[in-house]
Amino acid sequence: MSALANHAFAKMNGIGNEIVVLDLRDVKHVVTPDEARAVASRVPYDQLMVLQPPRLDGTEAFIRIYNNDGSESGACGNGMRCVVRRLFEATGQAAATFETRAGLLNCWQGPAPDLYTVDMGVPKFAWQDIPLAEEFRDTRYIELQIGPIDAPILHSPSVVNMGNPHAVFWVDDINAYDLERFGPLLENHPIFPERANITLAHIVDRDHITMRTWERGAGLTRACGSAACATAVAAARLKRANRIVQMTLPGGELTIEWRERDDHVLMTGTATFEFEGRFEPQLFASVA
Ligand SMILES: N[C@@H](CCC[C@H](N)C(=O)O)C(=O)O
Repeated sequence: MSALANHAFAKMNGIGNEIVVLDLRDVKHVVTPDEARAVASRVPYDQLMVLQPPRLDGTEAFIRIYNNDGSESGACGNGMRCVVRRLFEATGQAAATFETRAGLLNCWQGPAPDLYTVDMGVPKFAWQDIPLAEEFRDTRYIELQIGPIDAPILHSPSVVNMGNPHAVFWVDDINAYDLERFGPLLENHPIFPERANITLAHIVDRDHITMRTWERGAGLTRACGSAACATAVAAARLKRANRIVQMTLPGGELTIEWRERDDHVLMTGTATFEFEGRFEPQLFASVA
């Protein structure tokens, strides 16, 4: 029987990014892609955040992040705020460090009681780190377009690795494009050997950006925290926005700071608890 049978979970969201939090610190079990997909069929989610026993002193847990197609990601900003809220409410802590595949993440409560900040680390810009399939010396804009060659529909995205790969297309109206149609084409474009999260972003002014994201492995979402970080950083690199910027996503607001002193990206926003449940054993009857 699967170790997940009868196990408790929490359904949460990070400004509309659908998150399931599963605390497996008491169980030695690594969730398989089949199990992750089975969970998604029971509790639809964008990301499943699994807490595993800590591997390093001073950390609360090693976090594995699954997309709803069963693939794993190195980062999920909105999911981290959900994990943090759950931990802080259970323990009374106001700060914690977690390990993810992308490295250590420091998180804390504030600046208001309902806000949580995640230090998402330092963004990477080298083409090999995104990763891209071919060399681009300047990743502030890369040569990539869809649509007719002489009248492209979307073109010249900025690319950033924020613990996961992101491409940001700059547009005047984020709602004027069929992201459900173009998202999968761009996510799976051969230029992205590990696929990519695809964002449409509009710079309103130097302090404010609106955006919409098609998530790698999860599809259209109401919010993607790492995409908000990637977009804010890409806009600042282009000298089109300040290093502290307000991001408006379909599901809500995030504040992103690309900290001057060490280039770490700080993401601040809310996290919402929805309900708790337990997985029925039969959910995993036919999974590996
Ligand atoms: N929603 C997340 C990012 C999700 C991961 C992504 N789909 C990937 O595979 O990289 C966020 O809030 O950062």
